[in-house]
Amino acid sequence: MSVENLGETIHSLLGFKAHLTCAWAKSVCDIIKNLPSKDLERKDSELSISKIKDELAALTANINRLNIQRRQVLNDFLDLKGNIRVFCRIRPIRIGEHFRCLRPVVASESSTVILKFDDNKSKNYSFDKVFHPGSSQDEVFSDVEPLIKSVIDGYNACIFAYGQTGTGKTFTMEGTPDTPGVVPRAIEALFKQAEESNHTFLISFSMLEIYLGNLKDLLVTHPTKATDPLPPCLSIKTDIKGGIEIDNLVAIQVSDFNQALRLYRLGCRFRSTASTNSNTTSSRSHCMIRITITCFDALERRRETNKIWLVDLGGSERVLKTKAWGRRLDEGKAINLSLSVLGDVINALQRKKRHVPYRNSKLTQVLKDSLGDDSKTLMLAHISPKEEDLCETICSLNFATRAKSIHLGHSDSSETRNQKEVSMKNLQQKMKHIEEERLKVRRGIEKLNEKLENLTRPALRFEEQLQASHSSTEESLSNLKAKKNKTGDVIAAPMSELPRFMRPTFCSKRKSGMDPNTSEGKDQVLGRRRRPPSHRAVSVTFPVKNNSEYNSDCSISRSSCLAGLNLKRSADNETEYSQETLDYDSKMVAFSKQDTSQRTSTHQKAPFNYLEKNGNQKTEKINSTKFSKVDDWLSHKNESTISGYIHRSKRVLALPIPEKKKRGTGPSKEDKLYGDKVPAYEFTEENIISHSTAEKRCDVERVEMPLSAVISDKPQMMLKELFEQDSTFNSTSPSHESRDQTMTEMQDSIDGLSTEEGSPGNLSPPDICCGRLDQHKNDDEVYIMSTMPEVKGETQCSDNMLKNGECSFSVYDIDNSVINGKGDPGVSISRLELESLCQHVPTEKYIKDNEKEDLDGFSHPSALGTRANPLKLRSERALFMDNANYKDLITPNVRSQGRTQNEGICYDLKEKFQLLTASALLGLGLHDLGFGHDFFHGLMF
Ligand SMILES: Nc1ncnc2c1ncn2[C@@H]1O[C@H](COP(=O)(O)OP(=O)(O)OP(=O)(O)O)[C@@H](O)[C@H]1O
Repeated sequence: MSVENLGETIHSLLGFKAHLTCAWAKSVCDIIKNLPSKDLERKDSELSISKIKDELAALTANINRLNIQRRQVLNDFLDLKGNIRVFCRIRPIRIGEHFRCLRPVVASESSTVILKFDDNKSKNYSFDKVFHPGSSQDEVFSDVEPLIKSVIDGYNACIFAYGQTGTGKTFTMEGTPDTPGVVPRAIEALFKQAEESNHTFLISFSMLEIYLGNLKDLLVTHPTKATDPLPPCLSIKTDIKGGIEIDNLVAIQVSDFNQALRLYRLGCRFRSTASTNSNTTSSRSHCMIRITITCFDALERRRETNKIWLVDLGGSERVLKTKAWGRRLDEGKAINLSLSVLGDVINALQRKKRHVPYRNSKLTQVLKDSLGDDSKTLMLAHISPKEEDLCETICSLNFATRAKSIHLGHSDSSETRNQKEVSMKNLQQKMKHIEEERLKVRRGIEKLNEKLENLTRPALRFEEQLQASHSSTEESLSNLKAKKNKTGDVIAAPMSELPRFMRPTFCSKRKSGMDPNTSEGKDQVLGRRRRPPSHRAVSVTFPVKNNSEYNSDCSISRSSCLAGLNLKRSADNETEYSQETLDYDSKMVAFSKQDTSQRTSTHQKAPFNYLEKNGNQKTEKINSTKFSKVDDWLSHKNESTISGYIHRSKRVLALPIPEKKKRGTGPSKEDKLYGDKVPAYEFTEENIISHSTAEKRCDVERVEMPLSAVISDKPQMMLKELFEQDSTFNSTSPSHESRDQTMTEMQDSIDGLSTEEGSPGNLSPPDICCGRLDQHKNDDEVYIMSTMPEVKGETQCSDNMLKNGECSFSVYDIDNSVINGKGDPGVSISRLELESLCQHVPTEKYIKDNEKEDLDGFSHPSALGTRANPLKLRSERALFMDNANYKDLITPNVRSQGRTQNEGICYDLKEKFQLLTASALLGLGLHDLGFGHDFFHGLMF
């Protein structure tokens, strides 16, 4: 129907509607007649359209200019801050970790970690940001977000979580469904910012893990049976420009956040995790998520294609402390080794060395083009607040501090540093200004776009509406005519016969108290959440097995669950590839193909699908890039494997601290209260109790399994007994002959134990035997022996020998041939170190203090079930160095052995020896370990 026919229609309605008078109809007709002619109208609208288009072009140019400016300012800012930014997060104390036994050793301010060694002594470490144990995931991500902007600007980036096992790396990166971590938030922010940036992006998702030094694609199904085909091997390639590419790694194109999230969840299911003494759901690999971004039409971007790596590193662990053996030991060694190489790489970057040892591990090879150069790196160092983890904490803090000093120029004078701070503040101001301007321009563009849409579509819309109303009116009229009864009453037409816009909606029916599912409404209105019958939801419960069945590891491998393999097989192999299958329900939703296509079409309507929007060259270029479509991929996965949604939150054993700030709701109360400054977090009993109640509320059952109990602990027991026999050594002062005899006996016992039935054979847990063999007048001779079958060694030293630099140190390989002999410069225990060890002899003051603490019965390490605080020892000893005649102050008895087994030259040498043997065991050799030395020092305590 056209406008001209409106009068006629109104006349025809007159017979039915009394209130439509002739005069009214006439006036309407007059108005219509007086309307400007169509041509004029069109010309006018064309003019305004072109005007708006011009304005839009100007604004777009403006926003592009602002984008370039913002990128430059952000880049300058990050350059000043340092290309490697380091944040530190402190894990909250868990329920079950007794407050009294955990003296608060770590407290924090907004950018400082303070290690408290005792009431008077502490050490500060400063980072770009420190998150105290009460920090929420929101707070963490708000500081991570600027890096995502750099990714949109075309820079390669890498965010990695580093730290001791069980300190919350996975919690930070992955999070829980209620409190998502950095990975899901970063992906979401990436899509949001890409959408806002006015450019066309192509985003692809990949996920892999580095397990025992091998790359494993987490988006492909791995064989569970011998007959299953092997997935293609992943290999790392470097292109001519130095970019890293991984051959055969699946990259799936994602067009919105939800697709990426589903892939991420799928990948998480295949991660290798297992229960260890330190963490019941310990990641046994490095998990790496790669998001690649391609943008063909943004010249201001740094690169056409760039990427961001989101890495949840495996936890560094002290194999001696975790008492790992077999597969767990191998995993721990592989993780430690690659972390050590990462440290070396960071060290080399820091020192601006020509050669950066990227090639020494797969981890650093993969990250090569995202670490250093102009890439943006963010390290999230995680530490534990526990006193017993102090050494690992120091180790992690040292690692993080080294990383932080890259590009930061710690050698800068205070004047230069002040200048830098001023420049950073200026840049921040500038950035704020640019952001505000961008927002204004964006709003302007949105308004103009709306106007443009109204102008280009009005005629059409008007016509369409009239057409619709005309046909519906005609239809209604004819229906009404037909249904008019003899008395002239109008019978209500059935719903289905009314024009669509006149029919009640599902909501209006509900509001008016009608049953939305009755009569016609039933087939018209489908419940929004109702799934087509082709969907099926399966809920599977995997059995929880009794500890005893799982021996040391109590983890169920995916293969053992899914393929129904013998669950009683050796726990050694049971790295769990799907932790969610351990003892929780997994809800699985399988979508039919029909639904998949439906969902694909919905995604195509999503604003982020640029493939549809651009029908030009760009589309061809993008289409020619080969990526698997996410839905195809997931539907394939659903057919071939059991995929689904995972509730990792159920594995939260620590206390989730309630989010203080809801996302997107502006600054929290806490923010307002404290502004930029975060108050120092104290481990008060209240804090811990509130955590405990939070955990109870979460209804999370704490699963505590004494894993080590299942390891055949006989060898260790016996060694311990042997060890405790030092009292024999101490009291009886055996002669040289008897020493040899004892040695042989010890060796025999160890050899015998390692081949006993049920023991782990050759891979007995490493331990060091140490004893004072001879006591001369003023001189103790110390004997140390490793029980590691791969590396055996011995050392003899005495105060006099140390003084003269005569200490002998020998390490044997498995065939008893000497690897390093006396005076070999390759051995890490140098004369200098031995001398310093000599100075570490405890003072009388220290002994007295300890005795006093012993009497108090509380603060003595043995009373706490922990070993002596080494830093306290050290500092006391350092104090002592100032006193000249220390030999007069100490009794011969404490010199070698110390009061407890954790003191004295013997103990210090034992530590050194452990370092050496462990590094030899890890294949690092006995040569100068450089950064690795420090690294292992922390691990081996
Ligand atoms: N900030 C935190 N708030 C609440 N719970 C936490 C926090 N950090 C860690 N946890 C909890 O501590 C436990 C261990 O954390 P997680 O598994 O993330 O450690 P990890 O460093 O990844 O260990 P690994 O290196 O062995 O994999 C988990 O149960 C986790 O939920």
